[in-house]
Amino acid sequence: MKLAVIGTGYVGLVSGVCFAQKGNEVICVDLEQHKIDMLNRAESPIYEPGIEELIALNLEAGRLEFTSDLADAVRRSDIVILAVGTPSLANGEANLSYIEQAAADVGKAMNGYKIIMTKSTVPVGTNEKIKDVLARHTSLSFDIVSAPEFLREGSAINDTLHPDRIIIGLDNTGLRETMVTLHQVFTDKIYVTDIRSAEMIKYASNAFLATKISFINEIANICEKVGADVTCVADGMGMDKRIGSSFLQAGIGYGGSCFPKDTNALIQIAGNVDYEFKLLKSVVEVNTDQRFMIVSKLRESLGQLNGVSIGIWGLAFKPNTDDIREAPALEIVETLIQAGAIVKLYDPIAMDKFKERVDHPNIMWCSSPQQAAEGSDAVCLLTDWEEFKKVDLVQLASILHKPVLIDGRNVFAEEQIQGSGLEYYSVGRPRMSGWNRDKVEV
Ligand SMILES: NC(=O)C1=CN([C@@H]2O[C@H](COP(=O)(O)OP(=O)(O)OC[C@H]3O[C@@H](n4cnc5c(N)ncnc54)[C@H](O)[C@@H]3O)[C@@H](O)[C@H]2O)C=CC1
Ligand SMILES: O=C(O)[C@H]1O[C@H](OP(=O)(O)OP(=O)(O)OC[C@H]2O[C@@H](n3ccc(=O)[nH]c3=O)[C@H](O)[C@@H]2O)[C@H](O)[C@@H](O)[C@@H]1O
Repeated sequence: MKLAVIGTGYVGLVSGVCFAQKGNEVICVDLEQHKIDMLNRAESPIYEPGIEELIALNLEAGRLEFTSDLADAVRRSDIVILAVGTPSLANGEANLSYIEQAAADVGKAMNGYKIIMTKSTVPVGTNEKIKDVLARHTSLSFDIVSAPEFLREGSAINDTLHPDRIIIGLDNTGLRETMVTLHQVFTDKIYVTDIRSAEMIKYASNAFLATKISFINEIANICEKVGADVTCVADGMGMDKRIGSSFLQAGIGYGGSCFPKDTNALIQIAGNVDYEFKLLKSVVEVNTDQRFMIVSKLRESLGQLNGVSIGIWGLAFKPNTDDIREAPALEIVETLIQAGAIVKLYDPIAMDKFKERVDHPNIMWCSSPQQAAEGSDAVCLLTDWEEFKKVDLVQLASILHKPVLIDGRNVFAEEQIQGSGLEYYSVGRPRMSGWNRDKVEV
């Protein structure tokens, strides 16, 4: 089939490339000409393992094109996929201006019947608004489909080529076969429903995963006080199939372009119909507090933070991405600077994006984990990059001014810490040096 994909962010680019990989003719469109120029050179504007190889392969095979000419792409396609951003407004609601603009542009360009498929995450009822916008700009016939996206950054290609399920929301059941045929190259687990339910499945899924994370983080906070180990608790809980072991990794909380945005949007969606989503509000509150646990542990170990120097390992909101949107590192670094600390920052790939957002004389940009640690009073690990897991901890203790390691992602095991000479703090696990179980009050 001939597809036009509007927007070359994570979702548009990865799904466009994967549809091409499965034999469709795909034209990816973006307003930003510099992104199109890069993509035409098989260079990706986003960091995603494996994406450039797939772009090159499909460009060469003639199945994939990149252009800023939306009208031409729409005219040459049967299906138009909307994959533009839906960021948060100041009140938490989703900003629909990009998707409405894209729908208007598509409507103006139409030259015959098209299927318009929304992959952007949009509040319940938005596809009906998209239908209205299209109808204002064209008298030609079209159908709308909701096809929410569930890929994760860092594993986006595998998630797209091998998804757990695909959700399709339709109001014209005559489209069912076409949609199933288009998507069954990825999986047979295709759930077809109405449009409003499909829109809600996306928000409910992200909100549920965020709830799991805040739940385990609160369990971790209690574990610290009662002398239990949250990693063992999560393992034991996860063995129950009804609970499942994923998304039970305690740490400094979730970040990224989606969980923070989508939890707040769902709270607003509920509020708009006079329903207070109390549980989700607490999930958000717990997550906001959790990142400051790093700062509390630094104060516990070092006392006041004015004038101390802190190495920061990891700025991206998770490994295998350079995305720093809503990364816990942003607020942690800002808080440390406000407290008068010197911060020595290192991330394998997110440094440039962080530099665009944060600048201060107290920041030192480092080119290795060791440089960030050398002479520092503590190191804080904020992103669980593989590179950090391989660091020699004995050597780390020897180059630090004070041998303090605060592990915000529970990356290191007890046996690695033993004998390292480090004073080690993690999340929801017993302190691995200076820990005295006799003092625990249960
Ligand atoms: N980032 C992720 O991992 C996931 C994102 N989503 C959802 O997918 C949507 C897109 O997210 P991202 O890919 O992260 O977006 P993004 O914000 O990174 O990229 C959107 C792209 O669309 C382009 N654009 C905006 N308006 C346009 C127009 N009228 N014509 C052509 N191009 C236009 C922008 O220039 C930009 O390159 C959002 O609703 C998001 O919530 C869903 C699942 C995963
Ligand atoms: O709607 C979206 O955009 C996407 O949001 C998330 O994907 P993503 O944000 O890329 O990353 P995740 O792997 O889900 O991690 C999100 C955050 O939660 C944190 N996390 C994750 C899992 C865990 O057990 N503990 C934990 O703290 C991560 O460190 C990260 O900061 C969802 O997992 C995707 O299914 C969804 O499509």
